Amino acid sequence: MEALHVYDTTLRDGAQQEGLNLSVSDKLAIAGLLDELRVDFIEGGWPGANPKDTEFFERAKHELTLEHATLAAFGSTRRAGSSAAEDQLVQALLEAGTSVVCLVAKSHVRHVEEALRTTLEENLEMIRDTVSHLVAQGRRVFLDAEHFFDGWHLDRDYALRVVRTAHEAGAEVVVLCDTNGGMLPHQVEQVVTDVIASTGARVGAHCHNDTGCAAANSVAAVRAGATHVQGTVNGYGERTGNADLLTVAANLQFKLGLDALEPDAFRQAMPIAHAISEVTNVPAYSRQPYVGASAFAHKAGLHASALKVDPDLYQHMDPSLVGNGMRTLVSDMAGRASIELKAREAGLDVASRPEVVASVLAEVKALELQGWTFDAADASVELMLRRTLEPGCTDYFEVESWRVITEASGSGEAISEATVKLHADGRRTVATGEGNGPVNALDHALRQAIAVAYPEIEKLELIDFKVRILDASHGSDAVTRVLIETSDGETSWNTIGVAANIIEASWRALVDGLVHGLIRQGVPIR
Ligand SMILES: CC(=O)SCCNC(=O)CCNC(=O)[C@H](O)C(C)(C)COP(=O)(O)OP(=O)(O)OC[C@H]1O[C@@H](n2cnc3c(N)ncnc32)[C@H](O)[C@@H]1OP(=O)(O)O
Ligand SMILES: CC(=O)C(=O)O
Repeated sequence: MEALHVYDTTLRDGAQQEGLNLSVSDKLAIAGLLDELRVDFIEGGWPGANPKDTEFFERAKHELTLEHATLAAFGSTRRAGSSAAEDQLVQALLEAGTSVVCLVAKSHVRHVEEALRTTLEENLEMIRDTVSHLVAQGRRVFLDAEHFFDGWHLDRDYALRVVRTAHEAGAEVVVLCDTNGGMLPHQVEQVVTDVIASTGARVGAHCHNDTGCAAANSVAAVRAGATHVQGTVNGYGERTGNADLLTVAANLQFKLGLDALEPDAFRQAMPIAHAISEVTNVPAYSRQPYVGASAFAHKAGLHASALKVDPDLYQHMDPSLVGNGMRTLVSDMAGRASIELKAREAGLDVASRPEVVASVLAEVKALELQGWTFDAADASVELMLRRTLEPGCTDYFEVESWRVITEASGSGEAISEATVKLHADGRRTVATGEGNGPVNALDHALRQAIAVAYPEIEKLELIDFKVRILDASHGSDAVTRVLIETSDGETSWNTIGVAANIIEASWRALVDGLVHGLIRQGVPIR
């Protein structure tokens, strides 16, 4: 059997996602990350279709050094009624200078007659001419047979003639595309099996996720004999996206025992998927299989009690194999085991302190009833554990008072000013801070006041602030929940505050965020 091809189309089909826009530099950065994943092929875009993709291939010649992957250029068969040698877009594919070209071609009779507005024979001639022209110029050619599964159901003979034509003209792989994404796994399996038996061509699969089955369809194709799978990192793509390449590769590797990616590369899967979402500016999806932040996070107390004995009992695999990790979430669904696991994650020993576990558990459950949500605020749980284990161990400073006022000018522009008075390291400090809102002003004032005794605070930064009104039916009397994310430039953590007053809720979350940052840095209480 041929070695499986893992073919990434993040830079071409992934970039067809609504709201996703990549600069040439972004594309080069993502190509480097894909190479670290050790995918076999990286489809860079469609040279000649737009200046950006043309420039990408030009810059790639000088700026992109791939250790493992092969760069591929994507384009279509020549226009009807011309010749491949004269077609400007086919010429642009050659000028891109890649060793691999992936051509898209029609394989569905209605698409040939109504979209391409040409004859079935001319479409086959376009495929034959374009593939053989590129092969004659020394290119390895893959052919994406668009709408193949729908086309096979409408006119099987014609769909198979497309595969044979491409194969005989020299295409190395004919990729069967579920372009409209409407297939289910058993249909993909049936069609792939038939194509391989009827044509002898090497077959690949390119699946879209419109039925939510793109990854399952890709796996079904491989089980039926496909030896080339296409997809995008994080499942980016037109409409509901493409097959998520890491889900597909991990399923093939860990569930079917096939060689998809190298084990060391798999161990980078989660950080690389997240690094790519930083470049695309599309937030990472926490429930993404294998690489999502929640993929191995456990909330229920019963799960935690079994996980404490053996993580295998509630996990389908070892998360470290894909660069992920197990996490315990503490909430009102927690039991003693959840608190014990959380303590273990924080490096705290509660084994001989059942009263601490019971007290934290009771406090979490009581506060959750009032609207606190600790599964989104790990750092607040850790502080609660520390305070219960060793009262006073988080008392870096003692707050005397704080206040904040917001003043609007005649033009309506509002500015806030906060004053914080606190005691630390034997000194009383009064600090003021301004901000474009009350929380921003409080953050500035608090930080200044703490910095007198703890200059280490300068490193910390508030990076996200989320507010939720908990019982909207109470109107302005409602309880407010504030979640704050604080960062030290390398990692980040979440803290929570709940109060009737939005500023008070924010203050609690802010203070805990900064105290947790000092603890993480190992700063002693002065
Ligand atoms: C299923 C997929 O996702 S395939 C990838 C699709 N990606 C894209 O379309 C993004 C890049 N596309 C583009 O920049 C432009 O559409 C271009 C440059 C390719 C073409 O632009 P234009 O020349 O203005 O044509 P337009 O986009 O309006 O129509 C596409 C033309 O290609 C023809 N065409 C479509 N598929 C094929 C094919 N497989 N082989 C040859 N011609 C094709 C269409 O019949 C149409 O021809 P027409 O101009 O004679 O009507
Ligand atoms: C080629 C391609 O992107 C598709 O058919 O979906």
